[in-house]
Amino acid sequence: MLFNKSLSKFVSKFTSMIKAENISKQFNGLAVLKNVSLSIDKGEIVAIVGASGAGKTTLLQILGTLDAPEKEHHVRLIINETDVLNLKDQQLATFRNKNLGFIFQFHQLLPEFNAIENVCIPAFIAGKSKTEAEKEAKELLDYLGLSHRIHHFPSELSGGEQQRVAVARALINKPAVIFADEPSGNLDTNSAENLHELFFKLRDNFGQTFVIVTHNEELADLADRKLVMSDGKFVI
Ligand SMILES: Nc1ncnc2c1ncn2[C@@H]1O[C@H](COP(=O)(O)OP(=O)(O)OP(=O)(O)O)[C@@H](O)[C@H]1O
Repeated sequence: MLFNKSLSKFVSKFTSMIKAENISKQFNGLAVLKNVSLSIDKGEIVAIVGASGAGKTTLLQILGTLDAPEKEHHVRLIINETDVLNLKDQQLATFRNKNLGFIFQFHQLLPEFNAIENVCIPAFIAGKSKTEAEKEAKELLDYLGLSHRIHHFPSELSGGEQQRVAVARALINKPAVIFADEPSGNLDTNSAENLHELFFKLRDNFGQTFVIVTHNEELADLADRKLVMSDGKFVI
């Protein structure tokens, strides 16, 4: 079984997966995020759009616990019922590995490892055995239409194939939330459309929540909700 069926059981349109309150961030004294709050439901696909420099990536990094917000009085970030701002570094790393998946524009596959090995890495970090990790990685790569490519190295794969390997790597620990930053920014139109379809298929089949920063208008329009950022705040 690729994904635990019980995951879908927890998916409810009206249950919060991410609740962020009063998120601010400064770089060199300049306010990049200005008291941002948002709530995202389980199984929701949210697109964050806006002009370059609006603060989208900074917000995604904070929601994904890869960066910390300013320590202001009312700041709060609850993900999958966990108050992540109160976790210690090691607890946070474990939480991230178990609950969150990341897909970036430049998929950052490790060039010296083949497709299946790249996908297995987060599973090894989570403590899975080699046999278990490889079985799950193979299932995922099959699901993503890459069964004929599992032993290929990144340099032997097309951009779209590399991005699908990165998606498999993001999914292997069955994360509740996938954070994607310009996931299709580097892909041709056809591969981008396939990747977008895949996001919806995963959500429909496994109930994952997606938070996607994108300049791709088609993807933003397909999302359940489109949030527009400007100058460190949401405008819609
Ligand atoms: N680590 C950093 N140090 C200093 N300034 C930063 C840092 N990260 C981001 N910034 C600045 O914060 C602002 C917001 O950047 P961010 O990458 O969040 O914007 P964005 O909306 O994602 O832009 P783009 O669409 O171009 O990716 C920009 O002015 C950027 O230069």
